[in-house]
Amino acid sequence: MDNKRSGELSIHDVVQLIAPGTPIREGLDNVLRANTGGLIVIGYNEKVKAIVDGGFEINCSFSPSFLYELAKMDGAIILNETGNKILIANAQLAPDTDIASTETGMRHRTAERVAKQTKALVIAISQRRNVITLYQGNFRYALKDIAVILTKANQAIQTLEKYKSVLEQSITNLSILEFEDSVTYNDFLLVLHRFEMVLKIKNELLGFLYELGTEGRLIRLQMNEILTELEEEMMLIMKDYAFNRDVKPNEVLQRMQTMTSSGTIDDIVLLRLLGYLGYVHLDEYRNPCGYRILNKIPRLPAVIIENLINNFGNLTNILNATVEDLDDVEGIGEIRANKIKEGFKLIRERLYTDRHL
Ligand SMILES: Nc1ncnc2c1ncn2[C@@H]1O[C@H](COP(=O)(O)OP(=O)(O)OP(=O)(O)O)[C@@H](O)[C@H]1O
Repeated sequence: MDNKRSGELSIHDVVQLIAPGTPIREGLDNVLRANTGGLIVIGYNEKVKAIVDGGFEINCSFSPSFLYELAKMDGAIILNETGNKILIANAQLAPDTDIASTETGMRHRTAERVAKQTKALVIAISQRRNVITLYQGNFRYALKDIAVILTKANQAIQTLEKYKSVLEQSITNLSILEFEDSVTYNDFLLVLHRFEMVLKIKNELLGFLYELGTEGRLIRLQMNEILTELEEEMMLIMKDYAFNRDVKPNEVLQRMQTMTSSGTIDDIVLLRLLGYLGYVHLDEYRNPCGYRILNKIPRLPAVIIENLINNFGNLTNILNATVEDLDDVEGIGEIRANKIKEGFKLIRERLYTDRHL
């Protein structure tokens, strides 16, 4: 059964619900600082109802200061499923004691058992150990200090920058090979594998950002600044080397990102994503369509790029075309044809300089 139908929150929902900047997190942090300890259940389903004993019905909107005040009392506080209402305070919870628990204190044992028995999200705030622990089903997670996550996220940003520069170097090499008409399948697969490393770090960063909530704003900005243009360039590479035009680069990117979270991607899988279903000899030459290089020519509209590729079939033919040949393409006059030729020359010069940097 999926999480939504069972009323169970997904791990991402949970982390977002209690991320810094949210009212619940503010309330939890207040209770932690006040050293009263707390036991909070989010979700009042039938299974929770069956194990609640006593307590006061509160039924008011959630506010961080109410949570803090109510936590001064013994027992558990019960919120509704979305966490925006406080339903009951001072409740005794009586979960099945046959359910195994690895915790020692009563608050934490109760939290673990209630979570396993009811599937609701249960939060224990320890009075003695200054830690907030989340339980849901068999999932247990001790919230990390924001400073620790921020340090890890900053390290990930530095790693992302390093991987980006390695990737850019291989994109430069690919461009040179494209101008020299000597790209093999291996060459563009190497670029995709380097991109895979970038996506791995991106995934790691996204995990940190979920936990950081509003505290992760700057990290998110940095990540987007590093990745936006790079991802666009990578999608153009995918478009250039896809088996046919049915392949959607943004979908390939999404699928690569999902796959990188569970391991590395084989050449064959990458080729499948790009639409190659039959056997491919990796040392064979493969001519790109030319979308990426043509996009580097200033003020060349997308429709003209399409016309060029439709007319000439691939980048090598476009590079070898004379001004007169280019002039014959719909939408291209003599001036634009000269600009395209000039554009290619400038790109090529810049590439050779970059290669020697
Ligand atoms: N079954 C329960 N239902 C509701 N509240 C409970 C239950 N068990 C424990 N508590 C609450 O937890 C409080 C502390 O219990 P205990 O010291 O045994 O827990 P603990 O897990 O060691 O937590 P801490 O680290 O905060 O001391 C109790 O005073 C009570 O308010």
